Amino acid sequence: MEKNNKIAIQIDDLTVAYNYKPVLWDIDLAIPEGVLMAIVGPNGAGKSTLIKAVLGIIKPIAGTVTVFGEPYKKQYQLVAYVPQKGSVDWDFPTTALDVVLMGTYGSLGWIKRPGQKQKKEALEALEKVGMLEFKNRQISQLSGGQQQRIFLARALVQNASIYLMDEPFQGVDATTERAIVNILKELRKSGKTVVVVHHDLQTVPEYFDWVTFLNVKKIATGSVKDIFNDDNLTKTYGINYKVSVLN
Ligand SMILES: Nc1ncnc2c1ncn2[C@@H]1O[C@H](COP(=O)(O)OP(=O)(O)OP(=O)(O)O)[C@@H](O)[C@H]1O
Repeated sequence: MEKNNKIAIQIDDLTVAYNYKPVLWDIDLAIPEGVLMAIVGPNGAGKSTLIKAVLGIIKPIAGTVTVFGEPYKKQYQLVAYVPQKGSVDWDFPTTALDVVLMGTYGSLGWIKRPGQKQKKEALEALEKVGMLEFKNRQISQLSGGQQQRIFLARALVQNASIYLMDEPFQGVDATTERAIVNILKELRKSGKTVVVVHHDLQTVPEYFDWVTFLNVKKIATGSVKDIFNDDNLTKTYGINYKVSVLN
């Protein structure tokens, strides 16, 4: 639940287009600090694009994004990102441990290399996501779901304030899903803001306390309790949806 009135991410008048075709249209969105928020919407709704626009990976044609009141560029150390599974092509040899250690780079000074402290943190994060036994495995030789867990461990060692995750549950088994949910809830408990692109409408009320409905435009944003209803589902997905039949 919202713990204070601080806004972690503020998006104003954001419009993003690919090849002149708008995929996000005039989005205004304030994400309060401390929420565990799902972004839901149909395929192609612009969910990943919204996250990439916050991270500055995609340049909008209009609008602004601020992170705790400052441009992302000034605040990037506060933001950890877990990309969509399969979106990173590992064609160079790197172990799972190396990938997690990369998460500690932001906290190190110029040219400093990770030391014992960072290594300990990385091993702890690997243990948390159940991947310790794979620490010396080449990342390219892990399954998609295992790579996903490694990315999560890398985000954990970043010790960020805001976590942006693009479909972390995509294609993972039930045990991994449970492990990830527990980590998300732990992050929220420690006051972090967590934003997750999510497809499984059925689990929204159980996993999240905040939700944004998106379909090129922002349809609604707020607490799951208040706005996760038939009306917003129908507006977002364009067909007659009922919360009662999700289960
Ligand atoms: N690099 C790109 N070049 C051109 N069009 C793109 C590009 N990336 C995404 N798009 C288009 O932008 C729209 C939004 O894509 P985006 O990946 O943000 O949607 P999404 O809501 O995350 O979808 P999904 O649920 O299928 O992952 C889609 O119509 C997609 O085809």
